Amino acid sequence: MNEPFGKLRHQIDEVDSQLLQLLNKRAALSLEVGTIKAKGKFPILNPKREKDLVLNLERLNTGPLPNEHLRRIYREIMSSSRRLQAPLTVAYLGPKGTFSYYAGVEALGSSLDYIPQRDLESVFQAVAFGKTRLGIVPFENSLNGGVGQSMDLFLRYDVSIQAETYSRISHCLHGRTQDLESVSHIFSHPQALAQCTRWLRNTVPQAELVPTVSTGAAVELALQHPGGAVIGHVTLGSGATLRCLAQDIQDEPDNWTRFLILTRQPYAGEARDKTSLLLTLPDKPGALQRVLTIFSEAHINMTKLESRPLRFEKWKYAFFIDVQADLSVPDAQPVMDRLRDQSQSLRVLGSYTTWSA
Ligand SMILES: O=C(O)C(=O)C[C@]1(C(=O)O)C=C[C@@H](O)C=C1
Repeated sequence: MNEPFGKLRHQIDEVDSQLLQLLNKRAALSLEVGTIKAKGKFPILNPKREKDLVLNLERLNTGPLPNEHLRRIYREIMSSSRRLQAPLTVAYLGPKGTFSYYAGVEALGSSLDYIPQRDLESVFQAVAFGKTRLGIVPFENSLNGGVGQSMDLFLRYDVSIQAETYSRISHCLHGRTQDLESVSHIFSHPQALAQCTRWLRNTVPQAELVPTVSTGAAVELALQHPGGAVIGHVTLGSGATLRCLAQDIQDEPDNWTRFLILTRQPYAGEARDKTSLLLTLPDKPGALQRVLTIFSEAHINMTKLESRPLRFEKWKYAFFIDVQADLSVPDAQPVMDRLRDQSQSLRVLGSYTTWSA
């Protein structure tokens, strides 16, 4: 029976035992790095180093292993490596199975401790008050724009961005009913409702749309209503006796969310891909234009500009600006000085690494 495979399986066993030895050799080296990090109070997670390491392996890779598989394998190797160095906790908008949860696992691997929070504010609090080392929050969506709640929380909590990661979002409608016609109420986070507006209006026009603070709250409410349904990740209903009534219901198939990985303290190190700034400007003609001129004169590309109301002062705004430059390095000091001169207040939310999707 085994004859056609016998020799090949023997060779695979040989390779696996070599891989095992090498993985343990790597783990031992990582433990040594961990000891140095603990002494020097360096952060365990170094997204820049991880990104460079994987890009280098992709360049060396001659196949037949596809780079996509290589990336996934290394995500788990690195996740285990960090876990060996120290326990690493990540706060996310729960419950398990939300898009935030999967974005965390896609970026950071499965060897971390993911701690669900009941709302986005609790994620910011967990990081700001040191209850967890990391947090992951949605920041903007390719269909629906900025996540206002996350932006407002940056105004209130002192946290720093350590990395950004992009996750593809495919929404499913999970319900208690047998069919779509019997759905009477759809409970969902407002972001998910907004990303599925057209489908909801055309397919379940009879259903009342009820925004909730989180997908967890939506599931609880859906379970209390005979015609209740909830929008979420394909796996969401599995533990909650809800069945998937329709898949991929977002208005455009190519739906992506940008998530930010937060830490308490900024970490200045090697050059990063991007910087996020939060500024308020004097109420004078041309104030914003002067800031934009600083970037254009320094040949710095701006990838986002969005304003949010300053809640404690009406008709005043905070500007969120993302640029493709590391403004934490000494070379960027002149740009930072000019920005400070032109702003009423200026906060660097982080200079950080982009993890590819
Ligand atoms: O180089 C480091 O700083 C390490 O801790 C090692 C290592 C790795 O396993 O390669 C682990 C965690 C860091 O996020 C980056 C890389």
